[in-house]
Amino acid sequence: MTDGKIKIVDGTLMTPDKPIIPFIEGDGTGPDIWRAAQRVFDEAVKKVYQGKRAIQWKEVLAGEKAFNQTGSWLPKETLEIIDEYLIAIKGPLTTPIGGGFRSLNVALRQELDLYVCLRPVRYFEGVPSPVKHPEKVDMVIFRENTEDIYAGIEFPEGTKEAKELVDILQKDFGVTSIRFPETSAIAIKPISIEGTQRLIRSAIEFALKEKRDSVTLVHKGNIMKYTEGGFKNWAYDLAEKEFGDSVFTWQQYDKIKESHGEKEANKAQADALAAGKLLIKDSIADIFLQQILTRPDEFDVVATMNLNGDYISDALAAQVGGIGIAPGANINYVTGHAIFEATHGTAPKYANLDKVNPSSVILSGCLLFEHIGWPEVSKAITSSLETTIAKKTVTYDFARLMDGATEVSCSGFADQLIQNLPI
Ligand SMILES: NC(=O)C1=CN([C@@H]2O[C@H](COP(=O)(O)OP(=O)(O)OC[C@H]3O[C@@H](n4cnc5c(N)ncnc54)[C@H](OP(=O)(O)O)[C@@H]3O)[C@@H](O)[C@H]2O)C=CC1
Ligand SMILES: O=C(O)CCC(=O)C(=O)O
Ligand SMILES: [Mg+2]
Repeated sequence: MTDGKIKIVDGTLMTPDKPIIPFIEGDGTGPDIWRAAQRVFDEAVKKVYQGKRAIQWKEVLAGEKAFNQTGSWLPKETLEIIDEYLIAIKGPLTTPIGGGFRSLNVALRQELDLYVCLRPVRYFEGVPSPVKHPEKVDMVIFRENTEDIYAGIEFPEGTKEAKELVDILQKDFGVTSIRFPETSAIAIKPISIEGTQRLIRSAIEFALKEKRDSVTLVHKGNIMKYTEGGFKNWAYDLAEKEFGDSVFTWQQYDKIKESHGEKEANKAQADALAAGKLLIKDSIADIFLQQILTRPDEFDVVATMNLNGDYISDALAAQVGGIGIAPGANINYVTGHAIFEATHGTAPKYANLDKVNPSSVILSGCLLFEHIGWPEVSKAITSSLETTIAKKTVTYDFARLMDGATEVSCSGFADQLIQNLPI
């Protein structure tokens, strides 16, 4: 392969030695963290492969920089290039609140049908955390990334669309529970069987491959019975139908309990787990948010819908030291397209101050390197991050909570990471 394009052949990514990888710098603190990250990536690749391999970075535009240069917030060319080169990495992009253009981050996920938002959450020794046992957190979030409230079907209060929808709901569907029909804005939440099942398939395949203990389906199906409740039911059905020999589900547990009693159900579950089967269980979202704090070691892979996944990502990131160290990836496992990005946003108050922690985008790069079959690079960077944190040389977010820390800038932290790369 000489054209620098990463390709997907029979479901396997083929990476040339000098792949072209598009990047979006991002808004706000995006340029600071991207500059720092790019240097760390290049030095790590050079050190690991001794010049045999290198990334050819290709800038593509989105957000403010794109608007200033082209008049478009998300130029068509950006989507076409990412489509062509399959794998990209991005900094955060600003989304206005309460009006203005829709989220560009969400648009990229939807346009390229990146249906999995993968967000691993693990603890790095020495990182300051608000909980007593952050080391017990080792979860991987599979957040559905293309539907739910994020589909953007929403109409402002007072518009013709909102009025007509309220009319249809009241007159045609007999809805009487819209408390203030004259002044309601209206949103619609689509959750589908296909959208649910392709997410769950990916989560279970990942859990089996990585020998994880369980997949927890997080939903609010007691209240949203047919959307979030549907998600839970379709997920269990898929697990049993496609992974029957390798999993035991709480849906099976309930059926055994109903027909043979609780003792038999407990025995069936214990036998299945002793045989190394993957447990598929579920949790209602509110109690889940309590239990990830009180008993985090009971959760492993977490599969959920778009909005829950958004909330859960930031909540779990806080437990292991915050959003400065929270990586992510948006992936379509079928087409091979993937965009790697931090969980956090643009942190605008710190823009151009060379201050924030670049670890989230750097660890997103580690996910990228693993994804393209260069795990050695990911290991080298992760090891350097561990060493650097152990030396207490950290950015402001960790330094303010750490005794005896040396605070460094965003670029200074990248210097430290480069210096601490293993030989
Ligand atoms: N995928 C994406 O591109 C995302 C984009 N956004 C967008 O970003 C904008 C700002 O969103 P906002 O809600 O303020 O959330 P942000 O994640 O941008 O920032 C919130 C706070 O998190 C902390 N933080 C964020 N990034 C870092 C970092 N790299 N290092 C250390 N601390 C960090 C800072 O905390 P402190 O003040 O304590 O120092 C910051 O003030 C919005 O337009 C939003 O839509 C939001 C999320 C994801
Ligand atoms: O698109 C945005 O501005 C916010 C997205 C977000 O919060 C996320 O993906 O976690
Ligand atoms: Mg978010």
